[in-house]
Amino acid sequence: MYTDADATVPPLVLDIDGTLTDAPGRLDPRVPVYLQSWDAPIVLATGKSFPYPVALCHFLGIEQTVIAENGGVILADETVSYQGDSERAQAAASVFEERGGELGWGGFDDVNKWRETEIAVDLSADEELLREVAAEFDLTVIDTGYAYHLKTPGVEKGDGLKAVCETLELDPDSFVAIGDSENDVSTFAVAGRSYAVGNADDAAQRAADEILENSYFDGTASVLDRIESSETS
Ligand SMILES: O=C(O)COP(=O)(O)O
Ligand SMILES: [Mg+2]
Repeated sequence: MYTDADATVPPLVLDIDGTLTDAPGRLDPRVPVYLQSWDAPIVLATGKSFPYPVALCHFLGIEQTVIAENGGVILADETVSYQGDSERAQAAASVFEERGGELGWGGFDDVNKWRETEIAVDLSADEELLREVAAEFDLTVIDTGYAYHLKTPGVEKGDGLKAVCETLELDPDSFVAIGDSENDVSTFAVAGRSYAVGNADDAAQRAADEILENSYFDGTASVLDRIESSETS
């Protein structure tokens, strides 16, 4: 198993949308090059449902260590765990729709089809109505810049990172975190060092140790380049 003593570069906890992608959410073509050669554990921590980051790890050929659904689903060392009240989120989503709200994903809702602990709603939705219904169900709404997530309060990526670290016997403080939005604030609080890419929202910018000049993967790559050059210099 990887131990800190072997470290040449730090472990990474990386958000996906807005951090490894461009604005519309397309994976940056440099991601395989950077991640496949990174010589330390990588945790993908995303608001996407579980199959997306698992598939991304699979196709990158890296270890499947994943925090999905904003901390709702965690995979580390081949063990999956779940947090959050999915039935309550489902019930709230139904009420939201009954009152005229729309999830907004079209005929084939691949955003929620495999979602197990929360519900995601398109940013075109009626935010006021969504927040009103969420409050009635004691749920919270977070805005990642890619979707609204109707979720159980207190289920966050940062706790997912703590759980992953316990399973893998890693020190959260050894991690470098990179992200772009409100749902990365908890990760930034747990990791030893945190970076908000240039496109990050206000919450992520406030929470990060450093705001990067460059946006999207240009920002992420700038941190990885900097770490690698300081390790080799
Ligand atoms: O699914 C979203 O809404 C955002 O995903 P992310 O956490 O990877 O940025
Ligand atoms: Mg993001």
